[in-house]
Amino acid sequence: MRASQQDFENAMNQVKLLKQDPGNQVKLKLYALYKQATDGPCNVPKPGVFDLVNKAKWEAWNSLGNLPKETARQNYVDLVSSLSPSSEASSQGKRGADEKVQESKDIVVTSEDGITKIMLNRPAKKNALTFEMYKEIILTLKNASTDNSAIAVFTGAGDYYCSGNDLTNFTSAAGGMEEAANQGAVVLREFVNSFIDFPKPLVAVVNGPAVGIAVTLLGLFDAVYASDKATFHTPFSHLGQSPEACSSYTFPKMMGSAKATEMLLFGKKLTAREAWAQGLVSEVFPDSTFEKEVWTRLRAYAKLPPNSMRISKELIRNNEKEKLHAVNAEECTTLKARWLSEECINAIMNFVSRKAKL
Ligand SMILES: CCCC/C=C/CC(=O)SCCNC(=O)CCNC(=O)[C@H](O)C(C)(C)COP(=O)(O)OP(=O)(O)OC[C@H]1O[C@@H](n2cnc3c(N)ncnc32)[C@H](O)[C@@H]1OP(=O)(O)O
Repeated sequence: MRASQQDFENAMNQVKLLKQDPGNQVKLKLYALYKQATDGPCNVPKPGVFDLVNKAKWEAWNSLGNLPKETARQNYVDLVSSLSPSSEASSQGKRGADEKVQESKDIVVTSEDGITKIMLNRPAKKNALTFEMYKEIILTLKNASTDNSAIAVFTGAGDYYCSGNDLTNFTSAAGGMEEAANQGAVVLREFVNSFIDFPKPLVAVVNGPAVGIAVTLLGLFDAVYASDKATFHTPFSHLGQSPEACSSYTFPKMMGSAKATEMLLFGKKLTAREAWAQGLVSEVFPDSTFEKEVWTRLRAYAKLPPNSMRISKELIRNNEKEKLHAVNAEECTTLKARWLSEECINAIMNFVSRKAKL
């Protein structure tokens, strides 16, 4: 839900009442978001090199680039609420550098060495994504876009990276399939938007097999590192479904339509090396050294100048953003109808009753 003007004004008043100084970095962030929310993108000349305070403020504001006013307003409200005493006591906790943050039992978020690490933590269910997990990830990405970290990294606990959408999302909804399909389309659209709009480098550390939306989303990541044990599988037709997470656009663009068709229509499962050959994976590592090599590298990347990385990502992503949002909207509308189709309902019932396994 977007923050209203009233929420924004309440947040401004809350800042004045803060008992603890939030520190210079947070104050700069608040200033930048306030300016962006009220005046839009930075439009004043850069102060001189000796005007240190105003130069720091200008740089913070300027680093927000073309962030829309409404998003800046929302981020301001979120940031203030993360500083208020009530939310300090909440499960989300306060964000900052080198802090550990326990998000929930199924999504573990830590912030360390300039990296926000988002670990899917439902290993007994192969990290399948519940409705609650989608919502938590949306919030986590929103927070990570304004915290002190330089990059954000997704990975999975246990032997799987993620087995995709939890198929029981559709069978356990109180209002039945129709209600689940409506809810699913809204959540999915917002979920994918939060990846399209994420402003910092986003990296996937694919520790094991990935299925469905866990694979398609990779087309929206900036780098994908995979263990040689990982596989990549999108069994949409087997499930009577259709592609999501902008993969109907990113996959043909990345690997050509013939290879994209094998994955998205025929459900061909790729090994990590095949996925690398198709451009879906940046690099494959032997499983025995995967974690050590990848995290060493990521810690080094997280030390690079963060503003430079954001600006470079913005240049790359801005060419595509409008298109990606349009594709996402269309895919969600299509999927909503698919979820109510006989083909899909039969496939999900088969999975749930274990008559067939993919
Ligand atoms: C609202 C937004 C919607 C966005 C839409 C996205 C589309 C997709 O993501 S489509 C892809 C959906 N995923 C699947 O079709 C995978 C289904 N799972 C399997 O095929 C298999 O479980 C597996 C190949 C992933 C693993 O097989 P394995 O034999 O090694 O282990 P299992 O005994 O099957 O699994 C252990 C445990 O985990 C449960 N589980 C695994 N994946 C899912 C899932 N996607 N949804 C729900 N539950 C899942 C599985 O049922 C087992 O549970 P029990 O131990 O309780 O039986």
